[in-house]
Amino acid sequence: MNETPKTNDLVAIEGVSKAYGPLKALDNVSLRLAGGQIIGLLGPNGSGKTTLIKILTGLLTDYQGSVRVLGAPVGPQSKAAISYLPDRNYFPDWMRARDAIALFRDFYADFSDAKAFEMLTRLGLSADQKIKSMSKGMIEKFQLCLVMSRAAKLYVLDEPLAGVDPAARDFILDTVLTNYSESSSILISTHLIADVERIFDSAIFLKNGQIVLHDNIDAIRAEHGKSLDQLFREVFKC
Ligand SMILES: Nc1ncnc2c1ncn2[C@@H]1O[C@H](COP(=O)(O)OP(=O)(O)OP(=O)(O)O)[C@@H](O)[C@H]1O
Repeated sequence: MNETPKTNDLVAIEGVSKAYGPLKALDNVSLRLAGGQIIGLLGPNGSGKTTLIKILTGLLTDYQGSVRVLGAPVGPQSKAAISYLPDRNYFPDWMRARDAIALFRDFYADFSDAKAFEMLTRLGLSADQKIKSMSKGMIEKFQLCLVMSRAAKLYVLDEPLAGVDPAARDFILDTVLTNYSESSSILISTHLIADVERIFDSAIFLKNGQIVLHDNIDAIRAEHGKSLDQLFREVFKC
């Protein structure tokens, strides 16, 4: 894990630890992510996935270790390069879908409102609906429209499908795949491994704040002779 940083690494995380009081949420994590990859960030509840994502996206700043995105520390430059889907809704009550789209257009230079409206239509959502009146799954779909309408270098999706019905999941994954450039990367944290593993190029298993596996999907399947979902159930059996 202590390789020399490569200049083409999209993300280089070195010896990152984060404690909440006596609890080590992340314990000396080192990790490199290349461009052009869809990476599954997997682990049981409380294993540190959201903590790692918050550090990468600049929401958590009090940690040990070093994080670089495109060679620079986390800051305005990395925030401009990362399009982040948080695991909760952050819109004020009065906002309609089109207001949020206008906000994103003003805020992010790489945002395409044409793309957002097109995706909204594809996902059966109305631009005039108040976000507050949307169901949980509808809000997730809408947030995904916003996040995938940026031309970012890295998309970080924290539990993007948790509230979406199983029939819509494939459709949404296809929407994700058709709306990102192949030179970008997507880091997806999810518990719905069986539904999502078909799009992963590589996977990371986090256990008690440590990385216990990080490999290419084909290598994992070849070495273990099972699907990622099966392997996860075995490694994290309660
Ligand atoms: N603000 C906080 N204060 C104290 N402890 C926290 C805080 N946020 C997270 N933790 C703890 O850190 C550990 C890792 O939490 P984290 O949210 O990163 O896990 P996770 O892998 O995303 O879990 P889940 O799959 O349930 O979303 C957990 O033990 C959690 O209780």
